[in-house]
Amino acid sequence: MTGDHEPLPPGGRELPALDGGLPLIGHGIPFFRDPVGFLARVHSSRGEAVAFSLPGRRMASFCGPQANALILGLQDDTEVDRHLFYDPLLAPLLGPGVGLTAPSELMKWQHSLLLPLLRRDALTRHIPVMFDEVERYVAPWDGHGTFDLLAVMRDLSARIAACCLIGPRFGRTMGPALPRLLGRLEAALFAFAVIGPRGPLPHGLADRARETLVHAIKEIAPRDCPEGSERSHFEELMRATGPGGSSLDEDTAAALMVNWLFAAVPTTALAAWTGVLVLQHPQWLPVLRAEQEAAFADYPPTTLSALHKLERLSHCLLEAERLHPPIVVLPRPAARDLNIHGYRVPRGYVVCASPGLSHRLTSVFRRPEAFDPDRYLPDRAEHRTTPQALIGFGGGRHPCLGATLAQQTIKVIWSALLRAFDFELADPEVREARTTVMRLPRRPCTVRYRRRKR
Ligand code: HEM
Repeated sequence: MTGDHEPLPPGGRELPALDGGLPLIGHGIPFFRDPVGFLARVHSSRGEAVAFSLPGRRMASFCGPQANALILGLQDDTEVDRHLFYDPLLAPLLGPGVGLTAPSELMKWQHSLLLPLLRRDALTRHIPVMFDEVERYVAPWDGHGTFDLLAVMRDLSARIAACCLIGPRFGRTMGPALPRLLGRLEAALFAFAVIGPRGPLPHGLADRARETLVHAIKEIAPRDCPEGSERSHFEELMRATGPGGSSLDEDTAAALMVNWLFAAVPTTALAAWTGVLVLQHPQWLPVLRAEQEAAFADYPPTTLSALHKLERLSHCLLEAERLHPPIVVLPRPAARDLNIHGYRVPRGYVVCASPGLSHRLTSVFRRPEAFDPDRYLPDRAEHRTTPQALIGFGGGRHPCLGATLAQQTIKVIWSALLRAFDFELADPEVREARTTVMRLPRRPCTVRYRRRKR
């Protein structure tokens, strides 16, 4: 539901409230320990709508595609005041007034500055850059050995995002420092989410990581021209004119780029889960390799159409998105009293849709707990039977702008790796980590590899 809709009339039934919360922290402990498990339990006992508390906020959680469509279709400013939720979390992390903490008009303009890097022509230019980054990364690997899957996916997705969104020189100069700094921002975000933005420790961590990134971007990015371009992405930002003829100063342009890098961080999780699921179901390996042989006349491929032919790999990726969506809840703080799906939600409550829960509904997906990439084949297409069924990249008014870039990154990473190596999980039982905002595989997630003979 992306179009405008009539303002929802106030009124409706009272939200069923979950009891048993603790003073100040409410239901924070079970929620942060296992958000999807918690939501599954409360919805199965309370029904499609339930109110509960987290530190500093009241949540109104809804379950099911119809409620998702209503929530994701809510209007900015009149129905949703995103500042209530994001400002305390993201302003101390990424700086105030950029991305989700900017006023609506400014945010839209800032998003529009990202779009040239995500269009078809840019995605085509990114293909050789992405393959090159993976090839360089694995070049020093021995004939056989082990690695931690999460560490490798962090490195590769951070490098690729840096090269595509900022410039190749920046990606290569930063090397392992970039995933480390982004990891610190992620850790600070988790601390802000759990204890609120008060503690001096997460503040210090976030400030130092952000300032290092801003400094590095200002140093490197202005002269970092992608191949075939006359100007760097940074220079393009500095030339852009915003609402009321305003323009960006260097610090704000660099802070915006840090925002983009941070927005791309969930790529790590989805790349890692795609690998875990495929390696847990090794019968898929010959299928994916045969598809790749057929799709790539030349290696590495240089066209989007060659990557589009990797349909079975896309289906494995969709299963990773469905079973392990990196972002657990899509929050929409109520700007006024709202009526959602027949329930009255008071102003200030954070209305949320949950990808993790929605993706496991038996009313939408057959045997939802099973890894079954065939569910996306045209004759089944379970994700298309109802709108907003698969929402790992959001939907409605604010779908993820970088979804195609992220999917392309993951396809390239796994195409390059599966072509060059045989892999095996050291322990096929992989659980989810509990101390991160995103849903990541728990470490260590050791993979044994062996170079393939060609
Ligand atoms: C696997 C990787 C990714 C996942 C799972 C993901 C997921 C999401 C989700 C769920 C949202 C919507 C949040 C909401 O409705 O509250 C979102 C928004 C957004 N994402 Fe992504 N994302 C990914 C990668 C990227 C990348 C690579 C970029 C590029 C910089 C990006 C840029 C954005 C932006 C700018 C928004 C805000 C859109 C808006 O507010 O209108 N994302 N993402």
